[in-house]
Amino acid sequence: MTQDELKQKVAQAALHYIKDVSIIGVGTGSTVKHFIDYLADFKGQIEGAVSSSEMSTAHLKKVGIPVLDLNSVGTLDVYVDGADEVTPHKHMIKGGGGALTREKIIGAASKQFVCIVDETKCVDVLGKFPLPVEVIPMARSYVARELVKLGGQPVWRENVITDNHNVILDVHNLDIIDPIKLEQIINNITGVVTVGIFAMRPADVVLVGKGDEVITR
Ligand SMILES: O=C[C@H](O)[C@H](O)[C@H](O)COP(=O)(O)O
Repeated sequence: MTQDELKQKVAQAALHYIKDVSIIGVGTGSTVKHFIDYLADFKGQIEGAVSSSEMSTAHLKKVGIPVLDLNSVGTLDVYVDGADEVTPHKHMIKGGGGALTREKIIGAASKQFVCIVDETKCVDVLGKFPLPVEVIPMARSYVARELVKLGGQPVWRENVITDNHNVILDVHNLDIIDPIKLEQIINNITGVVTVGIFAMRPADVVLVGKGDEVITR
């Protein structure tokens, strides 16, 4: 199977977790894109979805799924999203597509976080994938200097503005031995909106597309 076929397969497996759920949290990315395509079959049967990005919102609307405001729906039963890296502890790096802030908000507001990945995303230690950090534009240089003090090499993702009108620094060369601690430390730098470590609120279920099967962790 190609990597994209694996993504499609895990996206389909995630449908198991939305049985009897009326409002679904929907992430962002090429894996979730397949999930949204499958969600189209539930049109009319579900109330709608809460979306983590303008990109997913556009896709959801295109397939006929109403997009709802998180402020009016309260706690979500389930949130389905991809990841750039995931560990056996279900800690993740996310934000390769720049949607990390809204993703973290929806993850925090959901009872169950279902992470869907192909096997290339599974790692023992986070940090090979450059860590995305969403930053208020005027704080970019200051935050970059603070990230260097932590041992990282931040690279400004030029020409990218997030859905929240901020910028992204991708931090290379970080060995993320204690993800919870580093998540807290980077979150505490003034000017940081969100760091792409998802460890304080890890996934609850990880579906991994491997070979021609889906493994549940
Ligand atoms: O900002 C993007 C998200 O965190 C994605 O969930 C992540 O980058 C994985 O995307 P993909 O499924 O395209 O690999």
